[in-house]
Amino acid sequence: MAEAIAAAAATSLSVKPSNRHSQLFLSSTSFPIIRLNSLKNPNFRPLVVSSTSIDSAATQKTSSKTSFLDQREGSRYLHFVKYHGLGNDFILVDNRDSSEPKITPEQAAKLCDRNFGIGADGVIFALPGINGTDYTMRIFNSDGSEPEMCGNGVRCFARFIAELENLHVKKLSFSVHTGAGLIVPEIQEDGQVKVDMGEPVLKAADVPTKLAANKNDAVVKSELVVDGVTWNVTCVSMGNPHCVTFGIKGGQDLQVDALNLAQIGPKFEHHEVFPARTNTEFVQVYSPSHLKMRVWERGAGATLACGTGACATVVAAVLEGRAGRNCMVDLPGGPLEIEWREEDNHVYMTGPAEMVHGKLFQLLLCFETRAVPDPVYVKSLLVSPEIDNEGRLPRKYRGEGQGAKKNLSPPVEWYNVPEGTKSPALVVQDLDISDPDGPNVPWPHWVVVNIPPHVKRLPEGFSGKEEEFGGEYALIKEGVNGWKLPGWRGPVLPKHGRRFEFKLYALDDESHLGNKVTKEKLEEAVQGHVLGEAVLKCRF
Ligand SMILES: N[C@@H](CCC[C@H](N)C(=O)O)C(=O)O
Repeated sequence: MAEAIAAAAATSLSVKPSNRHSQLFLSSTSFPIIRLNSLKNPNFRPLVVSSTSIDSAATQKTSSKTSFLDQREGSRYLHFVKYHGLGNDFILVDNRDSSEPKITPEQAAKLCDRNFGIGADGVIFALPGINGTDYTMRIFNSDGSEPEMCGNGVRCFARFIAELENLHVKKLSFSVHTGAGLIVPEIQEDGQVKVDMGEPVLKAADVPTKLAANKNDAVVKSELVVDGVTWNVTCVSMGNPHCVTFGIKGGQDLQVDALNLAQIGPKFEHHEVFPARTNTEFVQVYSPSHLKMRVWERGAGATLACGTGACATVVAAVLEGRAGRNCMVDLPGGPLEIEWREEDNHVYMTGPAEMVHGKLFQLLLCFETRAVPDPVYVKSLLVSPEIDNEGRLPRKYRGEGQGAKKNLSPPVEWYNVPEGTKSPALVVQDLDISDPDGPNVPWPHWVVVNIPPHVKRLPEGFSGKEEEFGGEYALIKEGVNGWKLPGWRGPVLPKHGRRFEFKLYALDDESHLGNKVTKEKLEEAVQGHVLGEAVLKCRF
């Protein structure tokens, strides 16, 4: 990622926002349910960013390459990565080839479960744009309900799109259609994302709240009785509903750390005056430009941050005369910068969005999930802490050149091998070897068999050292490579860019291949015994 950013073109892409909140295209109670195998055209279609919305040669050049996630034609699998904005975490789904979310709200809720699923505050789908926008974002909360908008989510969405489309430029903005209308995130040079969140909606009926308007059409510092206690609340919609409180009537300023959020939060969320339920922000004022907020989110409970909530907080603070239009809002997961700009009445939010735990962890989270018939099925995964999927094979594992080490086998690890696997086997080969005198047959660099089922990794430099590693490792057998020599042999570099593939076979039986194990013998013997496969690809 760092290299890609360093190599980024100094181009700034931007799209002009038009009016937002023009229409809601979702109702919070209707969930389209679609089964993945019912899609008419499941083939992956790389999105070509239209020149009317993003007209940059740099974009055209880079957007065709989609190596970020494995895009397999006709795939029944769901490709996703986890991101977070200040700890408000989301499963981001590449849904660019279909205008309906690839999983149901029920499946999303299962994936979000922190004990029985991946764990997240919501699932976000990157869909094709509509109404002339570049993309559409939809989101399911962790309870499966569908909100109109998500502030932290749209920052994550922007970073996700930049990775998917390989758009590594210094500044990048695009238009996103959401249930709250048009939203425009802009990735800044420092990686933070600034979002034009549009205009706040204050009219009581549109928030929506049944509380009576007391300031023009708005509900500002109104009394709301929750569980016998009278709170002062201001109601704001940022596309989704928010109830902001700075404390109880006649009480002292809130000390938000002292609140029992899990107890009080649901009582606001389900209060009868909020027909679409509500998000609730409990706010403490440090100064007119510095606020502290804790949030109870509709459909997700206590979260570490809420972008739309931070925006609503500043709007409410301004309306109640407690703060100015530029504020830092401290959330449990970190601060957000919020500006409610007088000139255009739009709210601007700036903050971070990160892939969860960096590169290696991201690979581990690139599970493929079968959408039918079971909601969550995690496919086997082969990774290396030293090799990025679709990245370059590091020099130390090559056969020659600066930095190359003498036949140092790379470390590999595997996860989620199917139940019943008796013996995984590994084959590593060059897929692009060209023999001028013969057909293009993959050239084996490493063949490893008889791996005991409890062994889940081969450490760096393992080749040739089975006895040294001892224990179960001593049972592993290495076959011969393309040079008819046992063990690993690193590739040499006749030219850049050749494809190198690590493939793990999960076998339902041990392979009995005699003394001299070859790739061909293995491939023949495993027929009918492969319970699953996992692939790690790179180039050298
Ligand atoms: N965390 C989000 C808001 C997500 C939606 C919310 N739970 C709702 O139902 O409205 C944010 O950062 O804005």
